[in-house]
Amino acid sequence: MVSRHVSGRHEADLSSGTEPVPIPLVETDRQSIEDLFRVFHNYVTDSVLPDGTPLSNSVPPYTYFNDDRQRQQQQQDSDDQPDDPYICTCIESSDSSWLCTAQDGDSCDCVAQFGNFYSAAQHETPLNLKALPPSLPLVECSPSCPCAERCSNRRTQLCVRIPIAIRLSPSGGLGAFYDPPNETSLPSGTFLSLYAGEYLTTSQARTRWSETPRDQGNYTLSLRLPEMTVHIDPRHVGNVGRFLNHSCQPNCLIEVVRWGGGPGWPRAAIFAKRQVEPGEELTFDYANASGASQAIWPREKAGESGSEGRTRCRCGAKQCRGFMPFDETL
Ligand SMILES: C[S@@+](CC[C@H](N)C(=O)[O-])C[C@H]1O[C@@H](n2cnc3c(N)ncnc32)[C@H](O)[C@@H]1O
Repeated sequence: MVSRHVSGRHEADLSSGTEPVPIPLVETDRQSIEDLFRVFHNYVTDSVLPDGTPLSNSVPPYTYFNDDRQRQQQQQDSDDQPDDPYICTCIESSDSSWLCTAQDGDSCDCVAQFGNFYSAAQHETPLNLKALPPSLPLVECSPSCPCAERCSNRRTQLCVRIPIAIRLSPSGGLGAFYDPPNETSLPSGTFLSLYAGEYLTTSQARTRWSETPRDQGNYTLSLRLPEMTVHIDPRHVGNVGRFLNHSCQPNCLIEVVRWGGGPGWPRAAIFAKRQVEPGEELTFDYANASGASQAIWPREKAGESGSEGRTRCRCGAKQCRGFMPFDETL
């Protein structure tokens, strides 16, 4: 990890240079930092399988699928290693440069098929939260399309580009804060980061959870889609997403996103739910993480001093529900 001094505070880039912008861990108390590095070993910009295989190098094995017919179909597909059938042909030559027509809308194959939910062509421009598809997931253009970073419909594939610092949170432990160098607000709908970690099957997640010491908290975010269930565990391997705390009145939300219409993995992407001011802590509602559905439901286990074995919520929101969300299915 790279350390540096910035305006009197000691910082280290948690991403070790792998993100386009550094993720400073602003020195907090020694105990929090020791607690963090006791369990957190690897920063990744995108999720991996438990054996370390990057998601982008694999298709979901049948073990992640919900019922037997889907499992059999997936086993067949995985054996055949199908190509992504949605390679876009929108790219056009324009004098000396290549132009991805996702920026114009209809002439892009991916946009015609799945839509473009980003409100303009520049990468900084936000997700149009009012125009989301009625059912998950949101589908972006495929990473295999040749238009690469020029494509305006591939926002969540571009890693972290927003200044985020990790420091002590009023709700306890560490938290992620919007930390720009000036007074610029973050527009509603801005993409912040993926929620990246190890992608576990339900039985792997159950085993992990039963072996997790009580004092380590819960980091597992569950994506429950009609065809498959994935549990994202960023406790040991993950990205900046693992530092976002729960709030009953959050300023961010999670959308399930697919990269291309092929047989790929769903990703969990964190967007600003409203305008965020400099210095605000970034939070999402663990119980209803997505604005579009109840597909995501991270779990929290019996914890300190809660009634009925529930963990007390310390989000401090006016409409705080009192306890952390709890999912009994794992
Ligand atoms: C995804 S982690 C968030 C980062 C964590 N605070 C840390 O220091 O690594 C989730 C854990 O943070 C704690 N947490 C998050 N939001 C909380 C809240 N509103 N009240 C109490 N604890 C919270 C819980 O222990 C939970 O298991």
